[in-house]
Amino acid sequence: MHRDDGFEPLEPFASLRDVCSSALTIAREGSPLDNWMAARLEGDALVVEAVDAAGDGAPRVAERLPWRGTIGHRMAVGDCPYVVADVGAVEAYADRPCVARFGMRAYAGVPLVDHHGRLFGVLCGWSGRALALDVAAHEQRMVLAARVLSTYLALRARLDAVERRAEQAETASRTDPLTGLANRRGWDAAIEGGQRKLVREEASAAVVVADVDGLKHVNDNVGHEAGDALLVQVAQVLARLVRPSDTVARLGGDEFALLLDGVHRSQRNEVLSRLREALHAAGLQVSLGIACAERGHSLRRAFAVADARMLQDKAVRHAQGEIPMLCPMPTRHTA
Ligand SMILES: Nc1nc2c(ncn2[C@@H]2O[C@H](COP(=O)(O)OP(=O)(O)OP(=O)(O)O)[C@@H](O)[C@H]2O)c(=O)[nH]1
Repeated sequence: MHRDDGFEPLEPFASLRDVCSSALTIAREGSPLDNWMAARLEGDALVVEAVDAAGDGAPRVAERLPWRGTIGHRMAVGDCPYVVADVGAVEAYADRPCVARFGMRAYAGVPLVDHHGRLFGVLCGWSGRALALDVAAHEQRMVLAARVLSTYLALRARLDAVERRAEQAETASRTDPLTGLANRRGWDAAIEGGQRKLVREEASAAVVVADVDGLKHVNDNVGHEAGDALLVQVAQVLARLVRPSDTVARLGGDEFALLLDGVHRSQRNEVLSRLREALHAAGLQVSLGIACAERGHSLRRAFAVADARMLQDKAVRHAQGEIPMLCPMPTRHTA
């Protein structure tokens, strides 16, 4: 956005590569060294993140250099100088493969350390000629550039952790802890998403309401744990029957609901039979109701109709004496 006073809003760094490039700019300011690189450690490799180099033979961005063959390795693990006029004159550096490969003579480097004090990478500059470098000025700029990088890393790590925690809390707030299915809040979000899809596309969807029969009977006669196990079993059977784009939720107590994407009115009975058979095969007694919605219809209305049909189904089963006599009756364990 352009501003009249001439100040543009500051753009934050978009990536590690971005901040590495800026760190190089700080480090090379006023330096006669004409090749600069920032790289991060990944296992045994030093992965190049940013390069500002005069010569053709310089490392390329994303290139993986063998960490143990670099001056940076010696600098980071040994007590070796950050700034040297000629690496050929420093025993610890002279035999490093990178010296020959990149034709290094004058060198200035600094280890990069993350906010936990762990070695993270290296920022360095070099020249093909030996040079009398201003050691203090180089060290000052290199350390400043390294601090910019580690501050970015610290903030990034903290932000990542905050975002991860927020995501976990969001997922938890939409999940039923007993069954791992969506809870009422997750269901409401699914219905809203499904409604938008119905409006947007020539789509249809079905809502199924499922209510376990005789859960109170199981709780009272076999125990609450058996009741919980029954709910988990129902959840597993229902979840097994749907596609990844569908939603299965436990709305509370013994009531479940399914949002089935792309199911048309003509498929309603077939879907319901499939559910009934699977639940019956697992020895589970559940009352079911189904309703469909197409473009222009309300999914909430379909939900209400499915709920009313489930209650009808339950009333019929009660009237026929099927509940709770046919519900699964696990035997109580006496230790
Ligand atoms: N074990 C267990 N029971 C629960 C849970 N949530 C609710 N309940 C109990 O489930 C029972 C549900 O009772 P009802 O709504 O009468 O349902 P029902 O016993 O299945 O009777 P019908 O639906 O008429 O067949 C109540 O006693 C609740 O306390 C839960 O998470 N675990």
